[in-house]
Amino acid sequence: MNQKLLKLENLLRFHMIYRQLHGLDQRRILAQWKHGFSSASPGWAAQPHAWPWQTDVFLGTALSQYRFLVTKKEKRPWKPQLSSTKSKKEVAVWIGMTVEELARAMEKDVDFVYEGLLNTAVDIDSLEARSRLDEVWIKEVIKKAGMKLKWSKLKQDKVRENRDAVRRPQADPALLIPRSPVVTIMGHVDHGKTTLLDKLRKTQVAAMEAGGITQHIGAFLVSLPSGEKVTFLDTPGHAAFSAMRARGARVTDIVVLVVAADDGVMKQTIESINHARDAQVPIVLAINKCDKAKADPEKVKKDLLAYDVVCEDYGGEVQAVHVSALTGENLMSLAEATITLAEMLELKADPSGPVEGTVIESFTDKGRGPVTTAIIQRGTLRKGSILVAGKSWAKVRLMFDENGKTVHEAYPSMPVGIIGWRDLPSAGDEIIEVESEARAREVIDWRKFEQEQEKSKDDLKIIEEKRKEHQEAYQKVREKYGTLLWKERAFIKYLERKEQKHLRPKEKAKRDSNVLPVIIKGDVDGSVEAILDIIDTYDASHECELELVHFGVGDISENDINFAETFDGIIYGFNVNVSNIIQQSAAKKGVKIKLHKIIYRLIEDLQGELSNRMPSTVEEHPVGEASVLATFSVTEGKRKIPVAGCRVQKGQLEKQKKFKLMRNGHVIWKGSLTSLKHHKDDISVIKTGMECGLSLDEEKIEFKVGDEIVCYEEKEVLAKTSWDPGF
Ligand SMILES: Nc1nc2c(ncn2[C@@H]2O[C@H](COP(=O)(O)OP(=O)(O)OP(=O)(O)O)[C@@H](O)[C@H]2O)c(=O)[nH]1
Repeated sequence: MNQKLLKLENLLRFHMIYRQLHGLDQRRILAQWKHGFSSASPGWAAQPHAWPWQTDVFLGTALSQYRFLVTKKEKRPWKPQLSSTKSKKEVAVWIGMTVEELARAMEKDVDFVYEGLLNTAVDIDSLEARSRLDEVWIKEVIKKAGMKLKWSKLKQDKVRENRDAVRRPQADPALLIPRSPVVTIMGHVDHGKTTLLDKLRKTQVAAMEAGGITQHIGAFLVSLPSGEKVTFLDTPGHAAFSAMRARGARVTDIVVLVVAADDGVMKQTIESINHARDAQVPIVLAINKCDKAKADPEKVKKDLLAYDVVCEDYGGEVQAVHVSALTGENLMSLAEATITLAEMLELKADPSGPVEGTVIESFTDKGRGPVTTAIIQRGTLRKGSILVAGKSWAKVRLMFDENGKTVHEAYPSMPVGIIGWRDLPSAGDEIIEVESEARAREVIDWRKFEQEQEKSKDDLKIIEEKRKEHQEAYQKVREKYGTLLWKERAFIKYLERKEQKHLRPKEKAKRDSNVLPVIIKGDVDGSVEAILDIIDTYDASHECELELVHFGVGDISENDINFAETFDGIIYGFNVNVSNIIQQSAAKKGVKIKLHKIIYRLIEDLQGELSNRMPSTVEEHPVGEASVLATFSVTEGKRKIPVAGCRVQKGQLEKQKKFKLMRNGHVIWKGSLTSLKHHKDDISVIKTGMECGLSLDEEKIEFKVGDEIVCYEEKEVLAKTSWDPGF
């Protein structure tokens, strides 16, 4: 028996070497050893197909013999745990658990989990202890282990409580007071939207006589002689509408549809109608350019019937006002028409309680930091209010109107500039007032956490897809070696690996095709966004594809390293740190981490990496030129070798270098010389003005007087990306 064991031990050692050659590490073989042979053997260890290579039959047989010996010795017949449903161990699991979490939950070590995933679509070699497992693989491991799965309550406990801030439920009707309408001007290009807005704004400035400097804050108020007010949104109609609608925000109460009376209904007129209809916002029709001789307002109204925009003249509800944005004619009637419609709509809001609103525009002002324009929709905004919007919060330091005048209170429907934001929210973000700075931080924390969660779900999907791809490639390789004996297979793979190792990075990149996968990590949202914005300008995919596989805020993590390893990518960190452990892990996995503190340096570095992944080109540098003065041939044995008698016109001819033969400007041969002689002497170099005889390595070429012989050398020119990020 001892002898038998010795033999088996040798076999196992053999097996380990073989596995190492196949990239499977020893610890997994040890795990197979451990689980396969211990009394607590999981069910799958007994299945012959649990071995990754079917050709290991003799080894499998030997091991099963050994297993037999062990069980016999221990007098405990091996029984798959699957058979006893009653005694099945219950394992609490949750979605997205990692390999080590699953192992811990099963009270096993990580190798046990790896083993359970052998012979599945999972690429075990790219699976780390911290890699997340898909639901299907968690189930697979548990099933194979003969254990029972229980979706964990733990998971629910672990789920963070939703701490978001949301709009309040509908207000008590008793609290509602009328508010002015918020109007967006839309219409076809050149039909006069900007002119109309300008004129309306100017009317206002003139009316106020305040002489304040008009500021573009994305919206402005127009006061009518009756004292009523209309808020006009001043951002480009379509863009504002799309941004708002994408975020589900509804700011606009009325759309003023501008149609030029001379041009009539056009493509974007129809698009505007559709936008308004989708958002269920009623229309007031401004038939513009009525001052023009060719103006035909009636035709406009008639044409609009086809799009279900029925004006009052035609028995419908749409008010049509004939205006001229250029002369200002009838603009007040247009404003009044919006008021009439607003009255019909019974626009009301509750001016009490915490503020709710929407960001219309946001920008960073050099002196004042992040600034937003908002339309207040509920409550009254005051200095000192704490607001959240998107992933930013503000303690309102200052509010101002479109004339740059400080305002102390902003009511529903009022456009107002707000200063005091920590970061820049986006257009369309909902503004919610919260009770304290602590609460604002909590909301922002929650929103960032939620976004991270969403992102890791997406990441998980991508990793799984990549794993599948790898697995398929792995299967193909298996097929390729399928007919070989394992020893031959091991040797070939060993040679391939060796070759791979010796490839210089540039050559390797060539082989991996021109793709540069990158992972971007930054200290704050803003910096990541800025880098991504620059990356968005990338337009040289034809040279090298730039693949953004992952990005996020925070220090470089193991997850980033895993991504970089899976995709063979580079990690770029902006103002972030890398712990020693992560650095070691990156070094072990051959992952490049590049840290920067200046964005343009980071981009320069990225340009360099892109260039590195592009194949280099070869340039010819002439060394000398000679012209053919005479042709003859020499006989060597039975062969007749053509020889050219030349004079060197420029530089020198060097026999060891490359040559080409030019005739009438065309290259007719490229190669090297078989002989270069001066008189009867063999020479290696011949200089300008001297005569020589030469023959080529291609004997079929016949020289002609007047041909040119060019001696040149090839120089490798490193490629440079054509991507110009614009700075
Ligand atoms: N005669 C006349 N010309 C006008 C009137 N309104 C605008 N225009 C002219 O029409 C041209 C286009 O006007 P804009 O206000 O730029 O038109 P828009 O719809 O804002 O155009 P985009 O911004 O390109 O979509 C300009 O040359 C204006 O001076 C008007 O009432 N009468």
